[in-house]
Parts: sequence; C-alpha cells; structure tokens
Amino acid sequence: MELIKPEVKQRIQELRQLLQQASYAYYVLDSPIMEDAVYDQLYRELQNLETQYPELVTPDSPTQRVGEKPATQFTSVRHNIPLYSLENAFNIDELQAWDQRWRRQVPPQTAAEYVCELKIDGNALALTYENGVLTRGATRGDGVVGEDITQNVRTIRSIPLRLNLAGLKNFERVEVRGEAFLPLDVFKQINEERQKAGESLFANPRNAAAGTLRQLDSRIVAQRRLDFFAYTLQIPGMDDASIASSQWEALALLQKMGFRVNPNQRLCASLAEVAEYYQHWDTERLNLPYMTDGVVVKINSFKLQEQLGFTQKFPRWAIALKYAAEEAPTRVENIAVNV
Ligand SMILES: NC(=O)c1cc2c(=O)c3cc(F)ccc3oc2nc1N
Repeated sequence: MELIKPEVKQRIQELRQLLQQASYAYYVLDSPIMEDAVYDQLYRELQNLETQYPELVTPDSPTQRVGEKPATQFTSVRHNIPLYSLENAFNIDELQAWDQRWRRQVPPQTAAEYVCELKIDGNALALTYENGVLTRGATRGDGVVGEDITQNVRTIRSIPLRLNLAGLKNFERVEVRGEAFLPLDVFKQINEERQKAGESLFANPRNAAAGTLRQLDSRIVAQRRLDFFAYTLQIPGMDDASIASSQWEALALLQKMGFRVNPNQRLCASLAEVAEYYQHWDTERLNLPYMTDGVVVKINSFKLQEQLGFTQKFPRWAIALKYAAEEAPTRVENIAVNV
C-alpha cells in the first residue's frame, strides 16, 4: 500500500470532527451550528476521500451510519446486564403505597430524594460501547435476550457512534439504556406515506418505532428519523455507586458523554413535589413533540438504590406513575384522522 500523504489523513480527521460536532449540535442539542448545504458538501468530501482511501474508514465515521446491504435476519443477543421492567402505579395513592413499601426495607426516617423523568412511550434500547465506540445496539426482548439491531441503531443520529470520555477512567465498557421513539410529526408523515401506498397504518408512534427498528434495511430506518433519550448508565462489573452517586448525576454524565437526555427531568425533595410534577405534565405533555405515558419516579441515591435492589421483575427503587390511557388514543386518533 503506497504511503498515504499525511495531509490526507489530517483532512479526513478534520472533516470527521467538523461533521460530528455539527451532527451533535443539530440532533442532540437541537441548535444547528452549520448550514445544511455546508454539512452536505463536507460530508461528500469525506465520502470521496474514504472511497479513495478505504483503509482509512473507521466505524465511528459519520459516513458509517447507514449500512448498504439489508440484513437477512436479526441475531439474538444476551444482554451484559439484564433490563428490568418497571412496576406501575396509576395514581398518587399507589405512589404513596410504593413509597411505604420500600421504606419498610430501610431504617425509619431514611432521607430520600426522587428523580422524576417523563416516561417516553417508545422502545427500550440497550447500547454497548467499547473504548468509547458503539459496538452493539439491541432491543430489550425479554430483558435477558434481545435482538441485535446494531445497524439500525447506528442510523439514529442522536445516538453517538463515539462517546466523549474526556476525564473519565474505567469507562472502557459502558452500557447505556434509553428509549428510542418516533417524534409525532415523523409518525404522522410515515402514516401519510403508508396511506398513499395503500399500506396499513401504524396505530401509534410506539408501534411505528418498533416496526421501524425491526426493518431489515437500515436505509429505510435512516429515512424515518428515529430519536433517542438516554436514561441509564452502567458499567458491567462495577456497582453503579462507583460510576456516579445518583441518578441525577448519571443523567448529567450521559449528557456530557454526548447523549440526548430529556430536558424535563426534575429532582424532587418529597413525594408532594413528585405529585406536583405529575399533575403539571398531565396536561403539559400534550404539547410535547413525542408521546409519553407517565412519569418514572426513581430514588435518586445510588447507594439507596443498591440497598433496595430488585424483585424478580422490578427495581424496588423506581415506579412508573402512569397517566390515564384515554388521553393518548384520542390524541393519536386525531393525528390518524388528519392523515
Ligand atoms: N420509558 C422511559 O422514559 C423510561 C424507562 C425506564 C425503565 O424502563 C427502567 C427500568 C428499570 F429497570 C430501571 C430504570 C428504568 O428507568 C427508566 N427511565 C425512563 N425514563
């Protein structure tokens, strides 16, 4: 192989850096720093250089988000850390009952803060990063075994192909969980296209996202603009308390590493504040550009989470405080009617 001129390598690195920063600003921070036309021009220049020097292509290059050939099937994969589901509460009384339940496991008067996160109505994804590079994206499946949909996950622009691990040690292997979802306007557009093509409509954005994630051709997935909010950071073999001291800190770390984290989280000092957050978003959520179906209430301290642990199925330290279901279908039906 003839020696590659250093300025070519230099230019390729420069283009990757520029394109990655522009993509991060646009898809994660929602604040573009570059005109689309400029982005496209730089992207084409990088593509041309990588075509000319294929040995310089790296998996985290912005040109590597969309796979060329469709997969024939998805392989099953065992999660490095099982994904549990959340116990449900349907009103404030049931939230209080949960609070009394976990409090029976710890000394009386144990102080606790709560983190409230909007419960995004999408599909849980398990992301694996090795030395900062995304190596696997899998569906939740049954919590122990999911499907390897890495090539589809790579097309989700708000999921970083490489993490920003500046200043972080022991982060060689990182597991991130979050929710992949379809923004409502994309859901509506997809159903309009399906209506025109005489295909069946997706009943709701969650089904549309699930259907999209299971597409064998990642080029179709790339056109559908799935999005992602991260909410859990874990390191196999390390207890959570040595990664961060709390959920609140973990959310800040996820943002620092390059993930999109839902901006409406709230740190609550009491159940009264949790109830206030729950009531506030019962109506406010209808103005959001994505579907939610409740609030996830988590004990903030990782030390207290560890003391409480898990039942067979659920973490004792979290609960999904759901909204009454009749809201969502009405709204989604409205969208269907407009189609
Ligand atoms: N849909 C969601 O927006 C959402 C979902 C979960 C979980 O399913 C979940 C499951 C666990 F076992 C533990 C924590 C969790 O935190 C979560 N946090 C969220 N924000």
